[in-house]
Amino acid sequence: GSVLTHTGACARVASNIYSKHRQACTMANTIKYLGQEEAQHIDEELFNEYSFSVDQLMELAGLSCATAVSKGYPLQSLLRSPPRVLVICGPGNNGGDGLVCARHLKLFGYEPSVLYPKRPNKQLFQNLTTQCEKMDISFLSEMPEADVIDEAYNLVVDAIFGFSFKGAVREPFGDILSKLKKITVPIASVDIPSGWDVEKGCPDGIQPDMLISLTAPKKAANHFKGRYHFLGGRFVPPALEQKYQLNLPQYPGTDCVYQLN
Ligand SMILES: [K+]
Repeated sequence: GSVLTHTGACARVASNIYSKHRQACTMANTIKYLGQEEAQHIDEELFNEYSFSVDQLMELAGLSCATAVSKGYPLQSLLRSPPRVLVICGPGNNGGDGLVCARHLKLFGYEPSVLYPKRPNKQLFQNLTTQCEKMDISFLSEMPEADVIDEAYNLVVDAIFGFSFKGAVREPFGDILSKLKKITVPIASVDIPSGWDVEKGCPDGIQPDMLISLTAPKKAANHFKGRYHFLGGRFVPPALEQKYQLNLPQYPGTDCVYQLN
């Protein structure tokens, strides 16, 4: 009995020291903000070296986004009833995160509608779309005008472009982003505010109220001026975190998001 108790105490002391050490490290070395290429390398490594599938990480990323939204904009705080949310999905994996986010928002009691104008011809995205449809999430046929969005929705989830965005915005996303610049309801951006340069940001671009950085923030996050910055995508193996010296903060308990500010 006493041996076991002693072992338990040692383990507690050790874990205490470890967590103090971690806190100190996190404070001393601040969280790393990634460049575009580095973000893409980590992404490739997660799939090729660590054998994750896109579906797996997308599910965790999208769940993080829905969780962050529910923390920043709790159901009971919303000004418009029913609790409608517009989720705008782009043509790549950022859009896939948006579809997963919409599904979880529905499970959390929100009423998401999805705008998904450019759908890739891949099984993964078709599956995510079917999952949403089967949960009575409506798909809009066109982008509503800014005043309609302000009247009908509580917020917009921007899942248009992530860390692979490059160059001048191509249609129909130019029109969509120019409408998003006019709305007054908050925008929650998944990984990168869409239309922003992944490293340099975009002073005259959309100005989201929330940013959910996935895996680790990208350099553009230095220019984020909104109220809520969350870190999500709690799936980074420690060896990968160390290799890229990400200095990720310790997520609280079992939470899938960490509030950076
Ligand atoms: K985005």
